[in-house]
Amino acid sequence: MTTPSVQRSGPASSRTTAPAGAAVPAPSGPDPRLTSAVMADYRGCFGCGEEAAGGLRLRRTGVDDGAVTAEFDVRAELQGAPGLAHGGVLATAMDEVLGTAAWLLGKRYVTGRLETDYLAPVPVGSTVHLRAWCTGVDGRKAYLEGEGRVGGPDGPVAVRAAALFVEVPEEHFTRERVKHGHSTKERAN
Ligand SMILES: CCCCCCCC(=O)SCCNC(=O)CCNC(=O)[C@H](O)C(C)(C)COP(=O)(O)OP(=O)(O)OC[C@H]1O[C@@H](n2cnc3c(N)ncnc32)[C@H](O)[C@@H]1OP(=O)(O)O
Repeated sequence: MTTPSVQRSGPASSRTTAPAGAAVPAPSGPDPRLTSAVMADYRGCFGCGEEAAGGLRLRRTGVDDGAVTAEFDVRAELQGAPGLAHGGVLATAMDEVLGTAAWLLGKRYVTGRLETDYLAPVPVGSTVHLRAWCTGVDGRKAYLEGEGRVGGPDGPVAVRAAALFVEVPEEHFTRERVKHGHSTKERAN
């Protein structure tokens, strides 16, 4: 295990701050999505799916200095206030890149809590450069922080986030479908 050197201060509250002494694994574990039949229809993900009409189409670009990197383009349909990216879109992008960083720890996680700070407006037409890193794992709980920059990977920080992700078994993604009568087949029609 290595400690990512990227440790910038974020909006973390006590609920998204790892307890002292928590292990800080690097994002190098196997990607469980690649081995899971349940994830076969993941292309429909609103955050990163190629098949999600109107989605963010976030592109994962790698791992750099302990942080997962990604980017997405603020297309016109992602506008909120006139000329600017919708705040919910930016929160979604942070959720996606933080979630990716969590999953690359080698386990399946869902977002339990997401906190976001908006520091600068993000114009429609810009590309948002995202980074996310783990600040600690405590049992089933993984703590993540991240940021989104505009004007290039080293541009000003426009959005910051901190989150708590909770590890879940694979059944987490099937039992809710069963409970609510939802199936992949129905969704395809
Ligand atoms: C590559 C993939 C990228 C994916 C990116 C996108 C990620 C997502 O958007 S996931 C979808 C959104 N999230 C969800 O749908 C999750 C819905 N919530 C749930 O399913 C459940 O509430 C769940 C799994 C988070 C926790 O439930 P459960 O498994 O019963 O665990 P539970 O015992 O309540 O909590 C576990 C621990 O987490 C803590 N915890 C859970 N939620 C929170 C919260 N909101 N705030 C603080 N702590 C929390 C609990 O206090 C507990 O701590 P401790 O072990 O110290 O007592």
